Amino acid sequence: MDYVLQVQGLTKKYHQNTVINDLHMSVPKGAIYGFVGKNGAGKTTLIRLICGLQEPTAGTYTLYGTNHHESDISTTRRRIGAVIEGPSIYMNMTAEDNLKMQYRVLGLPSFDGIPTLLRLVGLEHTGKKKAKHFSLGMRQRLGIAVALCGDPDFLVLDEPMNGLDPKGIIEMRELILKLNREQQITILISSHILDELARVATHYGFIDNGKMIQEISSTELEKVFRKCTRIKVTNIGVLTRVLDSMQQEYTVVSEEAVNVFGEVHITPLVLRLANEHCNVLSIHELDESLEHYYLNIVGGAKHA
Ligand SMILES: Nc1ncnc2c1ncn2[C@@H]1O[C@H](COP(=O)(O)OP(=O)(O)OP(=O)(O)O)[C@@H](O)[C@H]1O
Repeated sequence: MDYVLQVQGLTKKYHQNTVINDLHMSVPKGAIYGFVGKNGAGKTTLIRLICGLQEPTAGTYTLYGTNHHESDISTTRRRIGAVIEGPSIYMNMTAEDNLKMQYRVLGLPSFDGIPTLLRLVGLEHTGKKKAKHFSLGMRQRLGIAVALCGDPDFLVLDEPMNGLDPKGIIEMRELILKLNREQQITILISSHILDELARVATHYGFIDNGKMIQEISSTELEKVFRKCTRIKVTNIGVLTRVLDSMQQEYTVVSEEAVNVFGEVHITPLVLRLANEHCNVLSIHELDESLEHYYLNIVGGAKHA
C-alpha cells in the first residue's frame, strides 16, 4: 500500500509535558483518514508537526516517502494544504480576493484557476460579499479553497465541522467527499464529532493522551459493528466447538466470553451446550457505534 504520511515514534514535549508520545501513524494514499481524539488528546499538535509549524522532540515522519530530516521536505510539504485552528482568511475581503491574495503569496503566475476553485467549494455566487458577512460554513469552505490554491494532493483539516449548523455540516461533508473522489485528494480530518466522521472516513486513527491507540479501516470497523452477540459460558472450549459445528463466525474475547457475528439461533445453541454440561451465564446483543468503540478502546488503553 502507498502511504502519503508515515509517522514513526513521534514525540513532542513542552517542558516536562509530553503531548505526543511515541506515536505511530500511517495515512494511505486516497484515504479519508479520521483522526479521532477528545479535547487535548494531541490532534492539533500532531497536525502542526507534520505541517512543519513545530519541530518534534523525537521520532520521525515521512511525507510521500521524504523523511522530515531531508532537505527537500519543504518542497514535499507544498503537496499539503491545511486548515488548522480555523480558516486563514481575510474577513474584509471577498472570496475571490482572498484566493487572489493566496495566489500572490504562492507566486502563482495567473488567476485562471480561481473560478474553478470557487465553484468547487460552492462560493461562486458570493460576488462582492466580504468574508465577514459569510456564514461559518462558508468561511470554512473558503479556508479550504485557500488551502487548495497550491493544488495539493494531501489536505489536512483540523476540526472542520466544529460549530457548523446541520446545513453547514452537510455541505462540508459533500465537499470532503467530492475532493476525495473527484480530485483524488487524500484527506486527514481531525474530529470529535464521530457520527459525522463515520459518514466519510475510510480509515481511522484513535488517539488518547498523545498515543495512537489503534488504526483501523472502516471496512474492518464495519465487521466489528456487524450484529454481534456476546455469550458468556462456564466452558469456553465447549462453546467454541459447538459454534464451529454450527458454522457460526465468532471471536473469543475472554476466558469465558465470545462475540458471535450474524444471526444466532439461541435455542438449539443452548440445548447443545446443556447436553455438554456447559452453562450459559449471559447473552446480550452488542450495540456498537463509533463513539462507543472509541470510548471502549480508550478505556481499555487506560487500564492496560
Ligand atoms: N504551545 C504549547 N505549549 C504548551 N502546551 C501545549 C502547547 N500546545 C498544546 N499544548 C498542550 O498539549 C495538549 C494537546 O493539545 P492539542 O491542541 O494538540 O489537543 P487536541 O487533541 O487538538 O485538542 P482540541 O480538540 O482541544 O484542540 C494540551 O494539553 C495542550 O494544553
